[in-house]
Amino acid sequence: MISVTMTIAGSDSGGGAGIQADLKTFQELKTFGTSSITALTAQNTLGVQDVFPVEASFIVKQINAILEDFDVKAIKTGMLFSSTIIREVSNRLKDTKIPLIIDPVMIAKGGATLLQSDAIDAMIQDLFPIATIITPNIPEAEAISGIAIKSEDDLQLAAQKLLSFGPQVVILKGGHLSDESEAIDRVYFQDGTTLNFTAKRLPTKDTHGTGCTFSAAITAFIARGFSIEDAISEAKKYIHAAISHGLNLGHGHGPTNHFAYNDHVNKEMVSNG
Ligand SMILES: Nc1ncnc2c1ncn2[C@@H]1O[C@H](COP(=O)(O)OP(=O)(O)OP(=O)(O)O)[C@@H](O)[C@H]1O
Ligand SMILES: Cc1ncc(COP(=O)(O)O)c(N)n1
Repeated sequence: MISVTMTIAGSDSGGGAGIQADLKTFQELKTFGTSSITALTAQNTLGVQDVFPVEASFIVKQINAILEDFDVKAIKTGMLFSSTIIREVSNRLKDTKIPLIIDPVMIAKGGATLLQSDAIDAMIQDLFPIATIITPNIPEAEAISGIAIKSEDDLQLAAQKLLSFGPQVVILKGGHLSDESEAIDRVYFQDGTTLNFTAKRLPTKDTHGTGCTFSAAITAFIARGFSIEDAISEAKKYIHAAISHGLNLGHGHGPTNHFAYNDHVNKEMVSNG
């Protein structure tokens, strides 16, 4: 039977990030995607024009509607916007035993605020302790850990600080520290294990929604029963293919190509049904 996935995130009217990127990823990865929308954004590849948050109680109503009806196998969160939303969402999810992937979205590529600055504490106190995986990029890891990351040692320190907030796994994405020619994601587990997932850094401006897509792909693979390590490895292939086969849409930071994984990487999955 098909696995059900859920995203709790903001809508991107331009279709490249947020809920839209998550649902496209869930679909391409053969899961049944559901969603609780936390905010509407008027947005395109050039930036975010405005944000209209949904009332926290209505976000929880959407989550209830999904959880009361479906056997959800994995959940991800994206743009959560405020401390009130984070608290209500955490409170609703804390007693479910469903794997939870947190993409701590803070600032859009164009610079717009997607998380109010006073909401970081709520994330640390309420959401991280119940998280299976958190997926900060370097600026997000710096803001959350309070550690400026300028070296490999700083990365380790920041990762340890983030692990101390309670998630089972921390993925520090990207990182421009060692070699500009590579996009390295560093993965830290509570037992001290660390893994690096490395891919060639692709020279493109069209990376709108890459973080959303990567975390949604991890969520889909976990929903389908992959181990955490295999889910990350396969999600890295999904996002790399999506960036490499860009669609050249819009006039700013364009979206990535969700068809690319099945068209170019995973031919067996398509031909085997
Ligand atoms: N130019 C690139 N070439 C190859 N891989 C990339 C490139 N940019 C990002 N990635 C990969 O995409 C994934 C998402 O990372 P990224 O750092 O873009 O997240 P993010 O900054 O949180 O994204 P977003 O701003 O969309 O939330 C990671 O696996 C990262 O290594
Ligand atoms: C609704 C929403 N969620 C997340 C992002 C982050 O994506 P990016 O950093 O690529 O702009 C976004 N722009 N909009």
